[in-house]
Amino acid sequence: MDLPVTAVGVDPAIDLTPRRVLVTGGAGFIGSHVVARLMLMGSQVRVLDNFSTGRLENLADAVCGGLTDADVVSGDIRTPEGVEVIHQWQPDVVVHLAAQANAPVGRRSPLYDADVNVFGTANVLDACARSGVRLVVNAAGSAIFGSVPAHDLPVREDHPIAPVDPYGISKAAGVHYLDWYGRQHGLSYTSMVFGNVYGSRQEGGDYGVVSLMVDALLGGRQAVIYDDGTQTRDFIHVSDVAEAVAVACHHSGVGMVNIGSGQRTSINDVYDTVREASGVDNTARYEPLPWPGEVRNMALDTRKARELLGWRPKLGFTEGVRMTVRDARRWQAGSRILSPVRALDQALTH
Ligand SMILES: Nc1nc2c(ncn2[C@@H]2O[C@H](COP(=O)(O)OP(=O)(O)O[C@H]3O[C@H](CO)[C@@H](O)[C@H](O)[C@@H]3O)[C@@H](O)[C@H]2O)c(=O)[nH]1
Repeated sequence: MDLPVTAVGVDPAIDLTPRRVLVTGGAGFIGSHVVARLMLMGSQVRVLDNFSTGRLENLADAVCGGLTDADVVSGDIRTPEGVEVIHQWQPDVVVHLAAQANAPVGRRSPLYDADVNVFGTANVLDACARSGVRLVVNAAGSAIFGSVPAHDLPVREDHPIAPVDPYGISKAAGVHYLDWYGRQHGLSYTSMVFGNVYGSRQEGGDYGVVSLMVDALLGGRQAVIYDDGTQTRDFIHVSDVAEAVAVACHHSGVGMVNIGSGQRTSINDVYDTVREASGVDNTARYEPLPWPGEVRNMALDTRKARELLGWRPKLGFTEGVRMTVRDARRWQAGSRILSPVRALDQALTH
């Protein structure tokens, strides 16, 4: 099924100055970087998170940048009360990042995955359409494309959407809902198709291969490589992703847009890069893939992001992995637990 790749529901009078932005999933891995970046750009930001995987500590940078306890709303996107903040606060822009973001969990619990990513997303979009939100910036992932033939890589936004697992299916549903709300209710949107995002604060447990490998090597454990490690992904550092989202918030909706490096990096190369960056020389253990039918190769064509948003990635993979290792070492040393976050924590829990 093809979706439009041109600008959708563009309001010519849209105000591109800093504005009120609600970030769902704002205390999560990507969300917390987005919140900090938006605040730096002068936006008024509120976070909506149910803290299932989000953490208050992730908001340390944002708290230092002026985020207060009144700006953090604890709520679940699957409930009417959870999205009430959209009606009450009336944001101009909603960045929707709250999600079940773990592909292996999607395989184990497809109903839970659908509840959060399909129903939760529809609930957020419906509230946006009813309360006059001007722009929605949504997070999809390259999983929506499924297995793309080699001759179509790097894949363009107008490639057929054909996910092969529940996480890809639920993320694709979000894209389709946005398209419908755009056409039916004039909701302007940018639906970002992220590559494999990596960087500090990623805590997947069983996904996010860069973080898994960094954690293994820094923790003195042997890293695991599934299959033969020649499968490839498009890795993109979270700081580049945060910038892309922030830029999109100050731009009219462009529809679907790929946000990646455009490069195919093999899992074996990921491991070598992490090994070099960490200085830990350990051999990885190869194991059979625990799930069948995984996507073999992926890379995203990012020309549209360059042309319409003026965005391009700034960090190369080697540099990004070095930063991730450095941040993980700092995290281990506990230097990110800042006192303003403790104050925020107390304000929320008392
Ligand atoms: N999870 C995992 N993957 C490993 C490991 N060793 C190698 N891999 C391989 O590394 C690749 C990347 O795996 P992940 O980083 O877990 O991500 P993904 O499955 O490609 O990513 C999809 O799901 C993510 C969320 O779970 C999405 O963020 C991403 O966009 C994409 O849709 C896969 O080929 C996987 O088999 C390991 O120990 N654990």
